[in-house]
Amino acid sequence: MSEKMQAIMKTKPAYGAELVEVEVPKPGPGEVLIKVLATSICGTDLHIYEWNEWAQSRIKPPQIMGHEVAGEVVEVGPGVDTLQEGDYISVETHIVCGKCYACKHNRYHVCQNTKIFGVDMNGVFAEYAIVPAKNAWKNPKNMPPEYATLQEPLGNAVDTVLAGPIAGRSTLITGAGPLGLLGIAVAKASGAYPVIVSEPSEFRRELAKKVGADYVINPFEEDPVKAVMDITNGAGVEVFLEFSGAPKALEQGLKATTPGGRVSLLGLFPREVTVDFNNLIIFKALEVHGITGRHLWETWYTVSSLIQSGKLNLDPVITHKYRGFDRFEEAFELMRAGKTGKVVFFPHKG
Ligand SMILES: NC(=O)C1=CN([C@@H]2O[C@H](COP(=O)(O)OP(=O)(O)OC[C@H]3O[C@@H](n4cnc5c(N)ncnc54)[C@H](O)[C@@H]3O)[C@@H](O)[C@H]2O)C=CC1
Ligand SMILES: CC(=O)[C@H](N)C(=O)O
Ligand SMILES: [Zn+2]
Ligand SMILES: [Zn+2]
Repeated sequence: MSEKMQAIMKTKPAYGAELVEVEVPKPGPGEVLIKVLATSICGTDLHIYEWNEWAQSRIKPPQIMGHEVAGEVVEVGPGVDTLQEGDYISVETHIVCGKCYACKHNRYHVCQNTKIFGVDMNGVFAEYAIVPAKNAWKNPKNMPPEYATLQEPLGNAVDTVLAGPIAGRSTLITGAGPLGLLGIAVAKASGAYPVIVSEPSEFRRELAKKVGADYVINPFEEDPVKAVMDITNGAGVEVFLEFSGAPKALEQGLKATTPGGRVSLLGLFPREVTVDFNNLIIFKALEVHGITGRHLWETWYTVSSLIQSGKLNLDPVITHKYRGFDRFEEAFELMRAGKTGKVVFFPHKG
């Protein structure tokens, strides 16, 4: 007998999504079925919801949205010997080939054939979801689902913040959206000081302070470079972490970084950006990192340990919690308006 479940589905190639009732799927070979305990909205889900150019080129409706998740394995498909019923898991969203040049060099985070869970296939904004077993990450039973679902984006933040030494280092974070806020939490837990955050939204500057930022700056009202120089007695910051994707923030951050400092770039720019390489990077001997995805699986161990240490201040980052999906449109619109940190759904109402 088949069972039904609720799911947020991208039903049409247009703005928005629909709450639909569909059959609970059966896991195929190499797959497990999970009961979704918590699932959170990523900026990528927002792009799919808005149906921007990238989404139009990549998503094939009808498709269940969502990829950040914590869930319990309720059925195991044929050939799966790494998981069993009752396991409590999250999911690495990058499904890598294991065969390409990058994979053969253990650089799975830049696999040339990466498929993305919840982007290139059905995802987890549903009461139950199919997960490829090889991408499951087992959680300790006592980790709250609302934290466990954040591990995937936390992995982006961890790889950005911990791409070089951070303890005791002055740090500038540009952009306090959901990822920048997670970055602040990781930087503070890792001993960065002072953590200076540049963010135009007052709501998000307040969140940044709650997460632990030592100084917050509105870059639309004061010059972040001057503010950083004042705070650091003219030295500039040792570490610049870019989480906004704003070209102006990149320029300001490079100017505010001390010569010989470290720059880690996660934010994605809307277009090509022009940078004065000679004066802002080469003659300053900056160490510059591009950050993408998560190192498999080192980053997951770090994220899990940081959460279990109790040192990550995640509660202020989670601004909205919804039981069930009934109000999903409100959640997406609030996020679009920049009036949220992380938004978490608990699909089962009981
Ligand atoms: N490299 C990767 O693997 C990944 C990159 N990303 C990118 O990371 C970035 C952050 O993601 P979210 O927090 O979800 O995005 P978001 O768009 O919610 O946050 C960006 C924040 O930057 C702020 N901002 C805008 N102009 C600014 C300026 N001039 N100076 C300082 N802050 C400014 C905005 O007010 C906003 O709060 C995005 O660009 C996203 O596309 C996201 C996931 C993975
Ligand atoms: C595409 C995504 O949103 C994903 N979180 C990622 O890390 O690539
Ligand atoms: Zn994502
Ligand atoms: Zn590969």
